Amino acid sequence: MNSVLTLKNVKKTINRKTIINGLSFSVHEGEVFGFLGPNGAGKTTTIRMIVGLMDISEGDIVICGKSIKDDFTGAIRHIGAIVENPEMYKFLTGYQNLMQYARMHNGISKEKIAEVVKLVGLTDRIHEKVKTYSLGMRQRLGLAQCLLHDPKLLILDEPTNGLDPAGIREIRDHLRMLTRERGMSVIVSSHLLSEMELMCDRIAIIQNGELIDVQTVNEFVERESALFAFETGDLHEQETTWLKSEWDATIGDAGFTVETAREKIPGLIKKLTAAGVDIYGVKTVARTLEDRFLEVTSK
Ligand SMILES: Nc1ncnc2c1ncn2[C@@H]1O[C@H](COP(=O)(O)OP(=O)(O)OP(=O)(O)O)[C@@H](O)[C@H]1O
Repeated sequence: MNSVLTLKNVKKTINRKTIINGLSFSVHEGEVFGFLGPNGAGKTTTIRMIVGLMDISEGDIVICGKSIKDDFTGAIRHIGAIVENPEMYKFLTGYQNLMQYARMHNGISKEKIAEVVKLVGLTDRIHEKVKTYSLGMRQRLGLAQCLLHDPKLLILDEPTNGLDPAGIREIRDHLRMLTRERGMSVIVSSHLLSEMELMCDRIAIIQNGELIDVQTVNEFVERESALFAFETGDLHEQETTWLKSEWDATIGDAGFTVETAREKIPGLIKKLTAAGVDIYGVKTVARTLEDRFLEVTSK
């Protein structure tokens, strides 16, 4: 699989404090790559280094085969990024904003502008002033702007920030389309885990400036064992103690939950029944990315 971006043992030290400590990972062609981590983990710092807004202290970042150390311009030209809120002139129309940007960057034709406007679905409103746009439309205009120079890699920090559910879905569909139909790669950072679960192919979790996991979303959520919720009648102290010590169960008001392999469930049911416990139901509890994220980062 072709990599569009590779971080090689990247370190960042500010005032002798290590902010990023030996980060290495690759982003493949045509994938949406999610960047997750608790507050202060180092996501923004990493993104700022990738887009060239901040120097790296050690290591290297390679974009489409070009090292940002050896060929900064050659590497950076493959990137389109919205890192902070996209800067737009509110009293100009969407189109005038794009023209303004095109004038500052050589080689962007009117045809190209029309193409990206269509791509982000703004054709009907592009000649209206940006101040009349909804937040979702402004985000899409920002997206159009960073698509003007045909980047291979899009980097979006909190792209759905402040959007309503319809706006979030709109951005998500656009990103998916760009990766599937155009082979573009996208890095997104967000705190909205349910959103990341729907949007991303792979996810990296960072904490304290270090990479703690990179996996596909499916790998993250699926594991060999699953969580089972038992609905039972009253549990006596003897069973409660046994469930906690032998099964690491969590006891609740209406029963208990246990994380184990599916094959072990019939044996557990037999033992509980033999001990006189009434079982009204057993169901598997779906694990979300949020469950996994909290599990991984709280270790
Ligand atoms: N210019 C700076 N000088 C000193 N410390 C900094 C600087 N920039 C970032 N940091 C520190 O680096 C750490 C990582 O910050 P960063 O903003 O990259 O985290 P983040 O994962 O993006 O967090 P959040 O989710 O809250 O946006 C934090 O502890 C932050 O205080």
